Amino acid sequence: MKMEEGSDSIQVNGMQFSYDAQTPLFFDFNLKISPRSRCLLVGANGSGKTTLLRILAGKHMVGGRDAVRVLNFSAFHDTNLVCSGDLAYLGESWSKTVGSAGELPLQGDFSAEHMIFGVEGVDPVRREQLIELLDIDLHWRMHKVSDGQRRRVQICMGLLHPYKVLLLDEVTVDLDVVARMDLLEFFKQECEQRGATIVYATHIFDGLETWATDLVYVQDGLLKKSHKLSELKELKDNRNLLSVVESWLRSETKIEKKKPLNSTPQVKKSSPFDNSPFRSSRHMSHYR
Ligand SMILES: Nc1ncnc2c1ncn2[C@@H]1O[C@H](COP(=O)(O)OP(=O)(O)OP(=O)(O)O)[C@@H](O)[C@H]1O
Repeated sequence: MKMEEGSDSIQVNGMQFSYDAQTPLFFDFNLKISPRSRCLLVGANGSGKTTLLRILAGKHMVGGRDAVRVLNFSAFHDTNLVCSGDLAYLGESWSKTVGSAGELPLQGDFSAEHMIFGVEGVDPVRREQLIELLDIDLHWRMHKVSDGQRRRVQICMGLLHPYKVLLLDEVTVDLDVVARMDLLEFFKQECEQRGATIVYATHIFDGLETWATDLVYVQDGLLKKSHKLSELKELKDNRNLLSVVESWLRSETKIEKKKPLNSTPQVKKSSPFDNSPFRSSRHMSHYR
């Protein structure tokens, strides 16, 4: 099905996902992100940001073809989304040493040129633009470069195809300030000029007040807030993004601290999870 004019780039409808049979991370999760958005995805460590991005990238199967739709295709089932380059995901970094847990092994003594020019079907003008933007030396030997230099090559390769939706899982963490700011500016232009949509999970808020258009906050797999940045009351009161997000996360911690260690979660009579096979203490704790 083709995307209709004006429809959301990302639509998540009643999505459920769990890593194991007992504890759902997401239950009845809903989210809409419109075209041209630069959406920040924030939340505490372990709140579900990476998992959500991986689900949107079609890397985890969730039930039903309509549960997670990107550009009006099923993120998991319609493999053409990724193959066509319309959907790009930049997450895990490469490892210098082969086979470290959770990282993509980088095998062989390859140059940056070999890696970048190995990607097929690329517009050479875009490739040159990215090499320049990321200040990549094509002679770099990939097993000898620094973390930030390796990350630049990875980002370059991930952006070679002009995506329509880009999912970023804190990819700027290894970059120096200049590289990070230049890359953010490039992403902004991609949204404004080409109508791309970006979802960016991060803990670093420097320079993002004016960059982002939308803010999504998740806590323990629950969508706690989803706002246009321009409509966020706390920012209108002249507070910066860092202090706003910090206060949200600190209030999570306070609620957690108030819980007696041996308390049993109570569920309200009207809880939608009362009859759910996915009922769990994780979600029950939000219904006190
Ligand atoms: N492969 C896995 N198997 C089982 N549980 C997992 C797996 N990956 C993540 N989890 C759990 O899922 C929850 C969400 O993890 P996730 O990595 O999505 O959080 P996050 O918000 O990205 O955290 P961070 O800010 O630390 O990167 C955590 O409780 C985590 O322990």
